[in-house]
Amino acid sequence: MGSIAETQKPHAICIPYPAQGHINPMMKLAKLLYCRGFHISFVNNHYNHKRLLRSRGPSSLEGLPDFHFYSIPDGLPPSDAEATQSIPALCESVPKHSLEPFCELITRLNGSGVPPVSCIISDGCMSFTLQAADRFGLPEVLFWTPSTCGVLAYSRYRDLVQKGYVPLKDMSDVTNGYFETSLDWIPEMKNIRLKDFPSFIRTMDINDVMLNYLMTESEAIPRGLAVILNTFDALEQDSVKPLLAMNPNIFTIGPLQMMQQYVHDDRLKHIGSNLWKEDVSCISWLDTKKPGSVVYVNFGSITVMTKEQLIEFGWGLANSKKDFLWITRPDIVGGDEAMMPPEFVDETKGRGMVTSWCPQEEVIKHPSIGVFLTHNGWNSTIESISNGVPMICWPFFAEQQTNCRYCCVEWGVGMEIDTDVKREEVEAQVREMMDGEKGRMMKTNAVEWKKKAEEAVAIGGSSYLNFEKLVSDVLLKK
Ligand SMILES: O=c1ccn([C@@H]2O[C@H](COP(=O)(O)OP(=O)(O)O[C@H]3O[C@H](CO)[C@@H](O)[C@H](O)[C@H]3O)[C@@H](O)[C@H]2O)c(=O)[nH]1
Repeated sequence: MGSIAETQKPHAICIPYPAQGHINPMMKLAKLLYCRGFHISFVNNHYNHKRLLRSRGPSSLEGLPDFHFYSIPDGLPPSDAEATQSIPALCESVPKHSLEPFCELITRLNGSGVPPVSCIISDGCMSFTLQAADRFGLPEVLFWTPSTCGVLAYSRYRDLVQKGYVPLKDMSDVTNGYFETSLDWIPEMKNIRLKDFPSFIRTMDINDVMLNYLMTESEAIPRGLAVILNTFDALEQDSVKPLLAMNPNIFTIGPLQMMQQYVHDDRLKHIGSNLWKEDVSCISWLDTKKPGSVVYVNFGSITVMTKEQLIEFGWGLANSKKDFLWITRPDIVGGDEAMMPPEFVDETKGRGMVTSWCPQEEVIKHPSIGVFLTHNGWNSTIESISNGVPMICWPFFAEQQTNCRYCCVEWGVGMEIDTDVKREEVEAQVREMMDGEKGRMMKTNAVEWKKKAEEAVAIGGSSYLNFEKLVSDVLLKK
């Protein structure tokens, strides 16, 4: 039983969508709330809970007296695999199978001597949790972890269907020029083309799971008491504005990794969220490299590619003659071995390091990094922008296409590589980014954005103030 002071603490139950790119930012938010006096219950699915124990060690989820981990089922068959679960399978299963266990957990917590749950912080893509909020009479805040431009694009999915753009008549529409169509009826997304919309419009099936999932989830935005976004106003104000019509309580509190400067409790340091074991030796390898000399290549936790694409990337890097750190997740070529031939290993000896997972935030802020070859997941994108690192963009799925568009056209920090990647293009873009005039411009822009991000998170900055407001006006409001 806790002391009176402890049982009177506010208690936030944080539930991320069960994938790496969602767990990481939710963890950062949970740590910030903890430092503002909240008791935290962090809820993973069983699968990721077990993966965290394996990647970070058996004591890694012991938490702290006021920071506890729990896990609930997701309805998928149990598995000990070391791979991201199927996203469509999760989207079908989680809303059906996680609601009751989530409610049971809240009931259990409320009777366990810790402070009663006082608010739900749920991933925006898990709107089924709003039913739990209704049942318990709790305030719920939705945290959308993708970019704001991406969320805005999702919120226009219904219009795309109603206007007949989606579903596609033929899959060749993706490549036959049709996807270049500009949509002039979305003034807040200047010159946006069909190809820049999140990938789930690439379907001929009106019942497509992902299309419908994101359409429905984005339509739940008005139902949250408030919406949190991991971005900063200077970067995405134009995308925030139209969303305010859906929910007037939007709080831009990013970049969350920069907001971690306000996480003062050292005991939180051992609480991490990486599902794969990090190879930390890459940091000492980077220490041996000159400033701005290394190409960092990482496609996040979900991207898969063909063996041919992997080989094109590999030879493009080799032929650029630049140093590179290349992270190839074990499952990146969908079960096939992510191995480059021995000639590649010989050719890049001493200047290329290939490993399966790294502490990305440490890598990206390392002075040796010159450019990031990325899939444009939002965490990677905002981590890159926050560190003044320009990007070579190879979007894979979800809102990565939208992020790529904004990086290349709106923010001036990226160059895109064709989906059908060729080694010559990789080589040319790496050289341009590292040595060319365009690369220098992008670097300058990225450094400007970094400064603006620093301003946003500084005391009195927009993200700092929004976080304070979120806590006082929403989460602690009686
Ligand atoms: O070797 C690695 C690779 C990644 N990371 C971290 O893992 C996260 C990856 O997130 P992200 O870059 O957003 O990629 P995904 O895992 O693909 O993210 C999913 O979730 C994001 C946020 O919702 C969306 O923007 C993406 O489109 C979606 O694919 C980041 O925090 C990285 O720092 C590491 O620490 N080490």
